[in-house]
Amino acid sequence: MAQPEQVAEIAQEELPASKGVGEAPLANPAKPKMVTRDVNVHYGEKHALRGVNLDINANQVTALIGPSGCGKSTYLRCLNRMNDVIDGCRVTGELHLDNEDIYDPRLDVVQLRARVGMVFQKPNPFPKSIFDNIAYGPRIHGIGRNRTDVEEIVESSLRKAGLWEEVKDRLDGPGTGLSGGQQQRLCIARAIAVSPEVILMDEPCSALDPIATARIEELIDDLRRNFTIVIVTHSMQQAARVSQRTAFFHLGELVEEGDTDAVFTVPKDKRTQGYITGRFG
Ligand SMILES: Nc1ncnc2c1ncn2[C@@H]1O[C@H](COP(=O)(O)OP(=O)(O)OP(=O)(O)O)[C@@H](O)[C@H]1O
Repeated sequence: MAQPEQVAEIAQEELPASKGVGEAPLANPAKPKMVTRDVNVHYGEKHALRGVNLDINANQVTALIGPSGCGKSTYLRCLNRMNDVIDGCRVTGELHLDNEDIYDPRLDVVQLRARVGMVFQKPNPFPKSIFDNIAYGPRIHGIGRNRTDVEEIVESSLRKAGLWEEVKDRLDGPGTGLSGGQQQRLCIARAIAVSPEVILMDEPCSALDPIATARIEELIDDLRRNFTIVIVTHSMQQAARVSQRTAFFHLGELVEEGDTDAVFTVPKDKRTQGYITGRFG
């Protein structure tokens, strides 16, 4: 939870102007990549998410914010059916990825999770070499016909994750031998290696120091050229820095969503205002 003085900083800090103006123009930034309607989640008797309607725009970063236990991670996990693996968890509603119903029983969940990848709070490299951490996904998905193809995927994924220069001479070394920030970039490279369309990030910087956090935030901004990103964060500064859209959850409801600068400067709902000004959380 951000402290009130940090919130004051946000209010004073000029929010980033429209991002993504670089050499490569973005694809239509407001096109929804995922559309979710009337999403309800129960864990047994517990009604954890209530009637959530939210669009996730293509090539944008959407930040999910709100006090602990409000349902951010639960919503995030709906987007690639990670809740399926939780006993007693029931998801209802409509969740579409490019007009395709991701809860269609005929859908291949393994393929869905390749299209909608995930990066967790704590970096979790496999106990394998750096090379094999990245090559694992392409191999099990049958991407890359031979060793050269796989080597190319490994290099390009590490480059996109901003890690290539740091590890190119130690690809056979263990992934777990990297620093925390490097491990998280390795996990991002691992997610990228199977060419996902959407990347879900659940508090990806919470285990990192400020320098490693800044690198991941820069990386997130770069990645949105090629991917659609949804990030859960407890840091309102981080939401303000990295996202174009922000969704505020409270007690299982989506209270408000909109352009990040609007949500932080002129929130429509008193609960959002209370949260971003540090009155509760
Ligand atoms: N596996 C589970 N079984 C039972 N209840 C759960 C489970 N996971 C989450 N919940 C409950 O669902 C609600 C939403 O939890 P969730 O983890 O989605 O919130 P959150 O906003 O991500 O919280 P935090 O910011 O603390 O991570 C909470 O009341 C939580 O206790």
